[in-house]
Amino acid sequence: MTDLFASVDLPAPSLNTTDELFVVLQRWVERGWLRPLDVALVRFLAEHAASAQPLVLLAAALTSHQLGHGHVCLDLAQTLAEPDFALSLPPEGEDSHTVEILPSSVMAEVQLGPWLDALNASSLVAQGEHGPHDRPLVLSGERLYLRRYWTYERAVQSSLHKRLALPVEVPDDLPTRLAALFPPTAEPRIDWQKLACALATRAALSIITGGPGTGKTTTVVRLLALLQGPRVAAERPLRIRLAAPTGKAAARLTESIGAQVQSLDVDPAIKARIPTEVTTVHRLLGSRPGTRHFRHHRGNPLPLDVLVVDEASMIDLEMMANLLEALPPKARLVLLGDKDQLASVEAGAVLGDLCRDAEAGFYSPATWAWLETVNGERLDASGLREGDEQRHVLAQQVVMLRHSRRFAEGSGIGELARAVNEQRPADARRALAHTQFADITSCRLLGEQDTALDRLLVNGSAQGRSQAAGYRSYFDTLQRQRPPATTALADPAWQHWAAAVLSAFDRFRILCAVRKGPWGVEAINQRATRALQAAGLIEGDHPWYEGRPVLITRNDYGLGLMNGDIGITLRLPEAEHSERLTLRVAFPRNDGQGGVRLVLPSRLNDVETVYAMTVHKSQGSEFEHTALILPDVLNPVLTKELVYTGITRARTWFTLVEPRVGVFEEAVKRRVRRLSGLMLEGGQGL
Ligand SMILES: Nc1ncnc2c1ncn2[C@@H]1O[C@H](COP(=O)(O)OP(=O)(O)OP(=O)(O)O)[C@@H](O)[C@H]1O
Repeated sequence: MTDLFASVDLPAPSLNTTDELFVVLQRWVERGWLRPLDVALVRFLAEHAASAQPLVLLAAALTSHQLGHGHVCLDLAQTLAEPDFALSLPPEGEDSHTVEILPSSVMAEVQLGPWLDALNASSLVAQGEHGPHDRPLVLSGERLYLRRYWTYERAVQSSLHKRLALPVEVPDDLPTRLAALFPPTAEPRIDWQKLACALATRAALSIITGGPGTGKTTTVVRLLALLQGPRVAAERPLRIRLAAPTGKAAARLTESIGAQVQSLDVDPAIKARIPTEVTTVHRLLGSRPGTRHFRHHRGNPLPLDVLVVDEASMIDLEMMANLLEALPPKARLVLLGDKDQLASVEAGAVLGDLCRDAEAGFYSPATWAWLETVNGERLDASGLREGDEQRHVLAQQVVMLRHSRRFAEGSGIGELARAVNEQRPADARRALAHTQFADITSCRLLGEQDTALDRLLVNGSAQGRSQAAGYRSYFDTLQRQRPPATTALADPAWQHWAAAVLSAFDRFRILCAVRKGPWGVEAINQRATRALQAAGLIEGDHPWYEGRPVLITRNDYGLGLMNGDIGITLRLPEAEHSERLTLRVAFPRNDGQGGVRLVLPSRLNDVETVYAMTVHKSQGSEFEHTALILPDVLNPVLTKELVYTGITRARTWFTLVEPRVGVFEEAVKRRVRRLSGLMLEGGQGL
């Protein structure tokens, strides 16, 4: 990339004319900060409104830029208050002093009032609900949207309102049914799961949020049994579907829901009517390759009565709008997820927005009394705050589960995750240093050449072999469990072996905060490859080799592989009854049965090696041992949500890899603030 900003003699940027604005925008594109798409949009707008002021076009460019960072709108006041921070600058892998024309200098003279006046006067901008409805930009208060996202946000908000107002059947004997499904425990604390289940019965929309292992799946299985009971008795069983945003998340839920339904103590006829198969949201809606449209929509709604969506934090605004549109008006929707995790890569943090009041509860006196009656327990000691039915409409249908069974007392991962989530960096550091917690550790690196990182990648620990797995572990499975070369290709032994290698690969993963720079995904992938070559686990230096793990980076509808799918390259018989072996990539079918499909490497177009992956991409997955490597300089992506999401991907062991001390603490102090108007419109919330 040409280093246009390296020159200190650049003229001071000015925005007097559209041409001058385009010079600045073009520089930002060359710098990799604005996307070419952002500038193309602005050019398009400028062509259609020749008199458009540079300030209006700049706002459009920044709004489009914000979408690339997950924000559905541009908050003008916040942008002016802190331009570089609000716009997530500098870009990944760059120091702020290397970028000379930052928005802070371009916008130094811009003031909110004139900016709003220019937007309000522009023929490109509509005023919120008042329209005109054919303008490409929409101004709502001090938030500017591209029309498409404004429309999604309105559609989601209005659909949620309607669903909340919909009367639903609540069994008369709800307290008895609840008591049977949630028997009293010896523990004196509030049974949040029972509370969540109760609330979910009384409206067509409910949201259950909670950290890992807090019982979201357990609760929803009991809820489904509760809803299905009277319907099975009346021989009108509910049509229930389960979905998750990614294949991996769907496979994980399929596994855990299957076990939960098995252990459910209810009539087998009811059990038989609780599905255990989980599909992806895309598949459920019927994605149509190459378009944004789905087979199911308002005119062809999904044939179901209850839809449960897990890992809802990964659902972006557009997908939520599509999902709600395809739901039959009377169907129940139950969203499950961890509101504290990073939001989707795409624009919108829908679950986070909908769970704004989840900690406090804000249950109205009516909800409070209803819950006490049906649950048979007082909520005085719950720590919940009382709310107002009008101001907190949605809050009446949201429950936060607060007690993790996975990370119980004494778990270092649990302690660390809590401290990070509550932004207590000193406590997080103490937990990492505490020898009492054998499941968490910090690995400090002394520069880029420190071989401790290579040992960690290969063996799972910088100190030598440890119980915590490194990448050696799946190479061991690959070599030890390989069927004899004479085994016929049709023999299930090959499938079992491939499934075992895929599962062993999930024993360890290194997660990066960024893609670029020495501590980003790209460099760490190369580093892992070299370390595994040096350890004799990878043969030769061909791009395709046995054991190479690959990530699909773009949906391939022809092959049925989705962005985010991971496969491992294995050597298998070339053809039936052939003893010649050839490389194929094994991908899990995510069918809950351990099925595997094999694809020739030459058929894969958009793939990359995936020893390391970003925390974003790791959402919906869990690994026995997770190592999180932070970069050595602060960057806008480093926030407590990112660190929390990284830590909670670990089931048994967690290692924090720190090239520079202090970055972890700074990251924990910062929060993601995804901008949106969901729940805010009209100042009344939902
Ligand atoms: N009320 C309960 N009584 C006994 N065991 C429970 C209860 N609730 C949850 N568990 C156990 O705790 C573990 C985690 O529960 P569950 O899988 O429902 O949590 P989750 O929030 O869905 O987790 P994840 O974040 O992994 O999706 C499971 O082994 C489950 O059997």
